Amino acid sequence: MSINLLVAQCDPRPAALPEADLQPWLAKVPGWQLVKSDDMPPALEAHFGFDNFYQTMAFVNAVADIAHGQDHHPDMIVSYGACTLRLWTHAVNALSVNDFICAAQISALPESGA
Ligand SMILES: C[C@H](O)[C@H](O)[C@H]1CNC2=NC(N)=NC(=O)C2=N1
Repeated sequence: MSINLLVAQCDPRPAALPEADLQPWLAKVPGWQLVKSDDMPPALEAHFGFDNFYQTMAFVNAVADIAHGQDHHPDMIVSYGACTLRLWTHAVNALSVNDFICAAQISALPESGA
């Protein structure tokens, strides 16, 4: 739990985090929420707003860079001035530390507008 999410590398063999253990991890990624629905595994979701499509796409491309480097890829919904991201760990059909690593690194992007 003393991991520095901003410099961590995703584990290629991730373990599912038990749902009962998620709260301290969620506290480390402000702006990201736990979302659950019947037809989806639990996921981390965040919404980012921008002034225009150029800024939105600059963010999307910066996210793609992180996803490529981490081999961990969010679902993205992209519109003119906004992007919603959803992360979970497909391999375990749950959240793992990898999702929190990517969430923290995405939020820290200069392109995130934060
Ligand atoms: C084989 C490859 O490493 C896996 O499919 C990676 C790719 N990207 C991924 N992205 C996400 N979000 N979760 C995963 O479990 C995942 N697994």
